[in-house]
Amino acid sequence: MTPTSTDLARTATTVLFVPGDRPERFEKAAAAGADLVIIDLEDAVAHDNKVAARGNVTEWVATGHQCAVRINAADTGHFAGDVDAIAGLGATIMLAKAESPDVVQQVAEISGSGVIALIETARGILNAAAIAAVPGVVRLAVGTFDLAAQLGVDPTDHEAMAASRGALVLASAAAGLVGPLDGVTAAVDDPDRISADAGYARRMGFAGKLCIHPKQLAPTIAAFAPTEDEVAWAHRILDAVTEEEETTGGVAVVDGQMVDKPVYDRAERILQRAQ
Ligand SMILES: CC(C)(COP(=O)(O)OP(=O)(O)OC[C@H]1O[C@@H](n2cnc3c(N)ncnc32)[C@H](O)[C@@H]1OP(=O)(O)O)[C@@H](O)C(=O)NCCC(=O)NCCSC(=O)C[C@H](O)C(=O)O
Ligand SMILES: [Mg+2]
Repeated sequence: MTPTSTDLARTATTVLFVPGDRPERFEKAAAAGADLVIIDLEDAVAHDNKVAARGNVTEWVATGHQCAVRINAADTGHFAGDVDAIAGLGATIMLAKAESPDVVQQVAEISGSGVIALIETARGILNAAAIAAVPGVVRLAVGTFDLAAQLGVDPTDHEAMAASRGALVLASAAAGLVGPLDGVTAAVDDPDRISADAGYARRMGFAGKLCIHPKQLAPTIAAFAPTEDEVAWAHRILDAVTEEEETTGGVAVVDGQMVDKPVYDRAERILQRAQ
């Protein structure tokens, strides 16, 4: 069965944005190899093009394409029109500047295809656990540019953004969601920068990244894939723990290190990701 945009949003590692007023780029975005494409109606679309962009999305989804759509924030004049145009189309909604669990719940109820909560304000970070727990929220994502602007820090400064990133990782895990999506890297032509950013996000507990250019996909995929050493370690753990030990619990020693249930679970997750 073809996965829906909701299925893709739950598990995507690579998510590629394309502006809603560039319909000639939608096909390129769909063919670029991202797990999920998000058509943007928010900051990448000029004010005068907002209504036309909604029409482009409607047409694209009506021709059977799976995608998500980023809609404008709840406190903007575009929000109600975006919700009316997109809800019920079968596209997952990404809500920009998600910060109120009540608003997220309203959007989730109307959407019918799940919501990605894009958290990019201080209030959103503080409410992240409640937002992640809203039924219909399928994923959290961080908008590092808006958040850094509000906090008065550099969005590329990992240290300055660490507490906010950590809050989203914890909120996602507590709600049983897959790890959140990290924010965009502005450099379109710098694979080393993308690798470094995506590798950092992965180590922080993120399970994917928002991308803005097809060139960013390959280094992102590589950075999120488990390394050969990790895969080999995971196989050694699974091989060493017998079926009986797996069901009855208990402890083994591999490579001189204690292995118990959480270690086994981590090894299993690494092998799942490797697939
Ligand atoms: C960033 C861009 C404006 C760069 O565009 P451009 O200079 O035209 O790129 P290239 O000349 O390198 O394009 C080469 C070819 O690749 C295609 N292309 C480029 N980008 C895309 C794309 N996103 N999807 C599909 N195809 C794409 C071009 O068509 C060229 O093809 P060809 O002609 O056949 O050679 C541009 O990449 C872009 O607009 N990116 C998306 C920007 C966007 O949507 N931003 C919103 C998200 S940002 C965000 O979330 C921040 C967050 O809110 C926060 O606060 O942190
Ligand atoms: Mg933003």
